[in-house]
Amino acid sequence: MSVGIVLIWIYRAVDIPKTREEGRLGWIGLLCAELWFGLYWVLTQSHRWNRIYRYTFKDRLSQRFENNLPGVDVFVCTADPTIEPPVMVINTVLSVMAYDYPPEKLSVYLSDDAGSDLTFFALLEASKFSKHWIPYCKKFNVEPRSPVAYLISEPDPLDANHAKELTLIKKLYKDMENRIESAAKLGRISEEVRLQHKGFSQWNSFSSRRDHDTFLEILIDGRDPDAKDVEGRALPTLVYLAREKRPQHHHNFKAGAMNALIRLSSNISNGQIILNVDCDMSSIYWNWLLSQKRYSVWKKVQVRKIGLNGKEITTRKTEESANELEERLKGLASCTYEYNTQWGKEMGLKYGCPVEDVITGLSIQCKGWKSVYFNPERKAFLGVAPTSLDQTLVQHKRWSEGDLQILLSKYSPAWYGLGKINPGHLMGYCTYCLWAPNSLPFLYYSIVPSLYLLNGISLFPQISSPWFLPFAYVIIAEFTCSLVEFLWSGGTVLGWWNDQRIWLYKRTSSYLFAFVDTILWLIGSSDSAFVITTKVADQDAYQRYKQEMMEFGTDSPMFTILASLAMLNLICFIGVVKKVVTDLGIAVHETLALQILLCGLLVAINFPLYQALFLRKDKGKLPNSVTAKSVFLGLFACTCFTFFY
Ligand SMILES: O=c1ccn([C@@H]2O[C@H](COP(=O)(O)OP(=O)(O)O[C@H]3O[C@H](CO)[C@@H](O)[C@H](O)[C@H]3O)[C@@H](O)[C@H]2O)c(=O)[nH]1
Ligand SMILES: [Mn+2]
Repeated sequence: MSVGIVLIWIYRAVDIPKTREEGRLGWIGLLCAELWFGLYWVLTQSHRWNRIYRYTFKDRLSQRFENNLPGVDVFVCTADPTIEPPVMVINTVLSVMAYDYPPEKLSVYLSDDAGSDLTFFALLEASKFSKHWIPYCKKFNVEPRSPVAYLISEPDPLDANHAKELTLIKKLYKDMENRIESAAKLGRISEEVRLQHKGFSQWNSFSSRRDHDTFLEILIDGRDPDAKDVEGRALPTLVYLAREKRPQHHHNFKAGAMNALIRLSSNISNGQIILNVDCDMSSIYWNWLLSQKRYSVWKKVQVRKIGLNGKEITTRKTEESANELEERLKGLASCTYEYNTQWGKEMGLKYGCPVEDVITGLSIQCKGWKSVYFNPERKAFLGVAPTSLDQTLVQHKRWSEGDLQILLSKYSPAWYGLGKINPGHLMGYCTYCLWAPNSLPFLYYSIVPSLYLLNGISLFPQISSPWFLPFAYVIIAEFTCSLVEFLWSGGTVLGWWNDQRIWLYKRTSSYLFAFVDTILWLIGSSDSAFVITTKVADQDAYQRYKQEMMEFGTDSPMFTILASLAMLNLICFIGVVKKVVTDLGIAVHETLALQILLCGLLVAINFPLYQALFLRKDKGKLPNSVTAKSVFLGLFACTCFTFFY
């Protein structure tokens, strides 16, 4: 492969058209793009080096540690009850509460960045339901432990007794779900419900989700001798927190929420290990501390260790009640607590970057912590991935933007990481950090060669030339390699082909916007935000998703770009096909073969876009405004190019 790449470079460098010769500019651009692709390819090779597979030996671990298990604090984050429905959130909470782990060593914290009484109500309901759910899980060794995932799987009862309990659990779950959903429909918590729990009175001072006091409620206090499940066994501690928010104070998104939780939990349960899950990551299988999404577990352990100075942990006195404790701790989650401290810088999770997990992870790896990749056959966690293109593109914009910011920041793998983490690791980081700039050569490659087709100018070697070979080799090798890897990890050919689509769409829209926004951020005229991904889709859209139809539906700038590029390639392709068929015949496809292939491939990849632009009638199609804009822009670009070149 590397030989092929170098040969392409040589061909490009040696054969540059002379000044005033046709296609000189286009050629030089391609040289730059191919240099970039080649170097980027070298970086990506780091993902394939030194592969290590890890296995756990649960029996040995439990023999060694059974009586000496560390305390575990699980942090669940949520931020918006409309796009992260409370029922989903409490399913995540219940799934971690039901871990097969000594309850007195397990505590679950829910951070609610929306400060929503609806989410609080749902958690209150969950705390009651857990008294049935946890013993049920343990008795019948239930898996998955998220109630909704378990009930949807329509489990077969083992015997008559199980059947009875299953019916009861189902009923209790449905009733709880109904109560939460009717409250959500009503849009507020009824007076009757408010009177059920003193915690609701905290909302009397609530003005908006960006302006409220700290709401803190220990719903289940592990120390309380009365906190027992229906079989009389202890329950894990369960805490609700909505940190204080004021419009004039930046809340630092999820990183801010996590840091408040780190401080609070240190004073409540102070578990040695912190596990962080998003509100949509139902835990389906708990493999004794070693199951993790990304590197959550070890990452947060480290945070606790380097995060707190002794002053911030005070031990709870035996006689201190949950109420007194709550009042004492509220200050730790106030807006001003972190002023003039190292929180968000050298303490806890880092602020100012939309991928707080990556920047924090990298910086502590540089301090000598080792990460472990563990990917068991049975997944430890499953999260909700976006089901519409729009949402996918937004999520990837946040990630690629955050990663590029890291590359340009003080914590850049390129200089901060140099010599601190091993070179393969560093290169791996760089592949992600370069996602956003990667968009430029891709855009170039998907625009310029196609436009040159219109004028019949060749930018690639002819089929009969020996230089054709390295191109053919690199193209075939790259595609085969990615297909084989895709199939090997359990995918299908169609899946791979669709993956290539999304791969291109992300590069030409998300990454481009991320790149532009990062430049704006650099010159100080934009602030990067954390746009939360929607975890619900409407019924129609979900049906289309199931039928494997791509979901557009809105008029977004990213769609306009994608549609215009698709139009441009379609026009160029039609133009050149006309040429091949009519006047020039054989000569054209001899000299322009690779270019036609590239353009044809782009047209094939863009097929769902043409359908969405012209053929579809459902709500998931591209709106007419996008159709108009893209047809205009496509035609405009092609006409300008043919006339002025
Ligand atoms: O102001 C905020 C914004 C988000 N969140 C929570 O952060 C989590 C992740 O948000 P989501 O919109 O689901 O983003 P994803 O892209 O799916 O999340 C991935 O990427 C994020 C960084 O961009 C990481 O924080 C996540 O752990 C990782 O799963 C969710 O539980 C949110 O509720 C907050 O608590 N406060
Ligand atoms: Mn998510």
